[in-house]
Amino acid sequence: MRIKVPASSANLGPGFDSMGMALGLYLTIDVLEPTDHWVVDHDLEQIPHDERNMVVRAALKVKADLAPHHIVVNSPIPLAHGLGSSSSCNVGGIELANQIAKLHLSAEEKVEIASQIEGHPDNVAPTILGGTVIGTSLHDHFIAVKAPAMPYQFVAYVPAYNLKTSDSRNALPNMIGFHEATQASAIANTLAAALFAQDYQAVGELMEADMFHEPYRSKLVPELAQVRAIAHQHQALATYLSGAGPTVMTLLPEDASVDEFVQALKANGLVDPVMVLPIAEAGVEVEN
Ligand SMILES: Nc1ncnc2c1ncn2[C@@H]1O[C@H](COP(=O)(O)OP(=O)(O)O)[C@@H](O)[C@H]1O
Ligand SMILES: N[C@@H](CCOP(=O)(O)O)C(=O)O
Repeated sequence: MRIKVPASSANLGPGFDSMGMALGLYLTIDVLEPTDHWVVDHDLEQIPHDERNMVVRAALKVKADLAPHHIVVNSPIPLAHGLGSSSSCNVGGIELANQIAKLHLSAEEKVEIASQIEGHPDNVAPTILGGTVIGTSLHDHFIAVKAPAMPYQFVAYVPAYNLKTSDSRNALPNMIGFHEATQASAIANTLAAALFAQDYQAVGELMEADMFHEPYRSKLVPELAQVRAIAHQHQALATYLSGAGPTVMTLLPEDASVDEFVQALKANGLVDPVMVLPIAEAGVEVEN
């Protein structure tokens, strides 16, 4: 059995902790024979190969007495880069428990569990449901709504350094003023409305107007302002900080030249890898 889990890009600017997209970059878990103890084969440095591995830890949170197996985990999702690598592990682990123990969890149940593990739903909801998802936890359950897919090329500029989500969240204030909060919330609400109305002129302006997290994280990720300025000269709809960073995501029109954009980045000293990532319309899947 193989479990296939998409990466994700969260926040979409003002949609802090509530908006996210599943991306066509996949972690896979191949489930092999039952064993006396958990064996996790992978090619990552400084990542555990036993029950301490994040995939297994998530599975054991679902079912503490889950029968150990030999599994092989492969993932091109860069760790601590704002593309939901931890979410792919947690969702993969939940599905692993679901399949081995035949729990028949619903998608909503998986989102509830994953949101509790992650602490925020904006990566795990699209990773489970697929597509572009806006949602929140309310009264101990999760409300999710899928938005229309945005007809753009999603171009990720992936700085070489790591930025753990926990460190990036530590840069955020504990409180913001009432007026600031209502303005930030109004921007996010209007972005959601524009996404459903497919009013992409409004989407572009609002996506770059976050007040919740980007103003505090921009000092950690100077590439955000640099890429955004260059993107504006290349027909981009918007540029935002993917998740907690450092990946910077730019939406280019479908007929725009990614190569010209990349060359412009390089000409300005931004020479780290670039990935063009399609939206994954399906979330976590199981192939037998
Ligand atoms: N393929 C993987 N296998 C095991 N653990 C992983 C894997 N990918 C990510 N992780 C765990 O998730 C952590 C990164 O999570 P986080 O800081 O939230 O960054 P991200 O933005 O990538 O989600 C890694 O330090 C590691 O502990
Ligand atoms: N809303 C979260 C999203 C974290 O995404 P990740 O891909 O960096 O794990 C945040 O902004 O902290």
